[in-house]
Amino acid sequence: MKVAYLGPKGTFSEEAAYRYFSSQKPEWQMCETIFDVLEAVQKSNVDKGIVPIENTIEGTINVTIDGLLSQGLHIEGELILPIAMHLLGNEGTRASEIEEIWSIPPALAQCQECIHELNAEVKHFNSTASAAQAVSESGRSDVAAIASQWAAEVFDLIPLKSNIQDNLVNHTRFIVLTKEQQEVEQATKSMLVISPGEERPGVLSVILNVFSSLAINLTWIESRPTKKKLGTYRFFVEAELGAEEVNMQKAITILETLGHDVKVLGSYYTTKLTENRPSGKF
Ligand SMILES: O=C(O)C(=O)C[C@]1(C(=O)O)C=C[C@@H](O)C=C1
Repeated sequence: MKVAYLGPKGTFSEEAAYRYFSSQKPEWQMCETIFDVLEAVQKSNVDKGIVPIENTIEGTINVTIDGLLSQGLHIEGELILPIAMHLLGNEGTRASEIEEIWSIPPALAQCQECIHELNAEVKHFNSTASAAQAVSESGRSDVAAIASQWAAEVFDLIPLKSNIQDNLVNHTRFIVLTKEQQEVEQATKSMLVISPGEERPGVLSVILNVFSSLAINLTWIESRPTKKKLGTYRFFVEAELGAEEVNMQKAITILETLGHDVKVLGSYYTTKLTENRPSGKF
């Protein structure tokens, strides 16, 4: 089995991938961007991919949910990973002299207070680890990266400040993607994307009522523009019930009868990790 994740070595995605697939010993493929991971699955260059979808502080990773649809992918699993961010610099760097902080946008967004305090500019990279690599290769002492403890070790950087995320209790939810829909036994969750049949007042409340009337608990809801006409949206809904369960099947039938388009993106269960293993001993 071949699995793609966001590289280079030292990303949080790498920790998520190693720990989710730890017992299966897959062949790994590192990709440069999150979208490249989705595309590798879509093109069947790999069997599975693992990508971040939501963070406690920053919320939804839009490139993931938009790409899920545009690439026609399915979800077969979920992993929740605790995230600790560190400010990493070359030896001799002093935090007070940092002019620029480099990282992937969701990581920068998780550390707004620290960035503000240091009054630094930000520069966007494709991952926390690619930013750490660039800082290391630059040899500069006026730049720093926001990345993991593992990235500090990989790229020989010094932690200048630790645990700099705005909220100490910080998690990122990763999803495991496949090209074809997989049957997951004992699934406890499912994700649907609902495209309303027509634009009319209260359409979202009608959709949500279908779930509440069947006592289905929703764990996540996100609206994304259809990208076709301003003000038109589709809704991603994650429910605490497998897609094959009777009540979920009833909800889907009712929604379709009401004229909405419903697509099941996956049915899966959650693996929640409680601690980081910062030294790459995943
Ligand atoms: O850049 C990384 O290390 C990633 O794995 C990506 C990513 C993300 O985009 O959310 C994953 C987890 C953290 O929330 C920060 C960065």
